[in-house]
Amino acid sequence: MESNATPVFTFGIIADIQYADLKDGYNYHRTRKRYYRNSLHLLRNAIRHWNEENVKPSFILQLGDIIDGFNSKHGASEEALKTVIDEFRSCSAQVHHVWGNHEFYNFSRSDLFSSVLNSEVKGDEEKDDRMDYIYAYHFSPAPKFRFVVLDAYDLSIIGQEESSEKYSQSLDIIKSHNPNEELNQPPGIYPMDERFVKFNGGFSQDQVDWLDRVLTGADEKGEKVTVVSHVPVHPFSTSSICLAWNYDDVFPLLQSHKSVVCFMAGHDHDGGYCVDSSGIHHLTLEGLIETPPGGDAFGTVYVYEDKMILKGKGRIKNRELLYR
Ligand SMILES: Nc1ncnc2c1ncn2[C@@H]1O[C@H](COP(=O)(O)OP(=O)(O)O)[C@@H](O)[C@H]1O
Repeated sequence: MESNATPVFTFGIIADIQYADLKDGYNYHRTRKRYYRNSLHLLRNAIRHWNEENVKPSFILQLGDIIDGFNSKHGASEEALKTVIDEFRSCSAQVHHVWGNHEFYNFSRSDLFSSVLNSEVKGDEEKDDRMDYIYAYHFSPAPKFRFVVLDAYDLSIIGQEESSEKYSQSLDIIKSHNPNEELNQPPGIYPMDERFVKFNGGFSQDQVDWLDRVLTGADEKGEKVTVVSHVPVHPFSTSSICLAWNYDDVFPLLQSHKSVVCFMAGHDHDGGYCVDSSGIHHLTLEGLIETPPGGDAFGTVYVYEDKMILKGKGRIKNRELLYR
């Protein structure tokens, strides 16, 4: 798998930092420990590593859940975000921030749009009113390569104002699959319905149509595209409880565009990986927050004309991602 050739460019990946100035805790089922303070130290290690690389990463993908929802309960959201962003400021590469469920536990959608977590790159495409208030954008770090950042809480009951049409639409979707009073408790009948919980979300038709148009443009230009979202969209790349509500609107669309080579997500702290039937790699990155002190959970991706090579640290495995 080693390649001595110079990559076209490289980039860093890291997921679910979930920093909080709190003592260690657990996930809901108390099966995994969460190291809220230590995640900042692990982030620092990752940034030091990226800054010392011979080939400096062109950018970092922060795959969402940058701070934990508990910050909100302690009135510490702004402070915690500042702490993590200050850490990122020592990184020589630009950071692209993806929005996850914990972003919405701490901030409203409009707060996020006017915050440092809005890393949207304005392209030269025509303005599309249907994409207002959807945090989705694309960028090209080098000729023939494109990255598309998706908003997985565009349809959700945590990422939309209660007074909005999308909130009502999202409530209808979740309630039609989940009969529980507590909507974070998954429905128990069909395993594939477990995804209809409040901490997941999905993609509106407007966003799916926009993605289709962006990928059509990429197909025409002969680009290689990596699509990024907090929430995974392939059932074999995650446990079903962490899948996007309408994953089945997205992954067939990705398969229908020859430009798409990879989909990257966070959310499922155990991570996951599969190559789908069309040859697209679906990588779900292990979460930093559940990585014990002394461990690591980040990676650097070396991008070549015919493949990407992921060099993982700690819990992140090395992988060769050949283009289809
Ligand atoms: N089975 C469940 N029943 C009820 N609430 C749950 C269940 N699983 C998770 N939750 C709640 O959903 C929210 C998100 O869950 P969590 O596992 O903390 O998500 P994340 O992995 O994104 O941190 C938390 O408030 C948690 O208490």
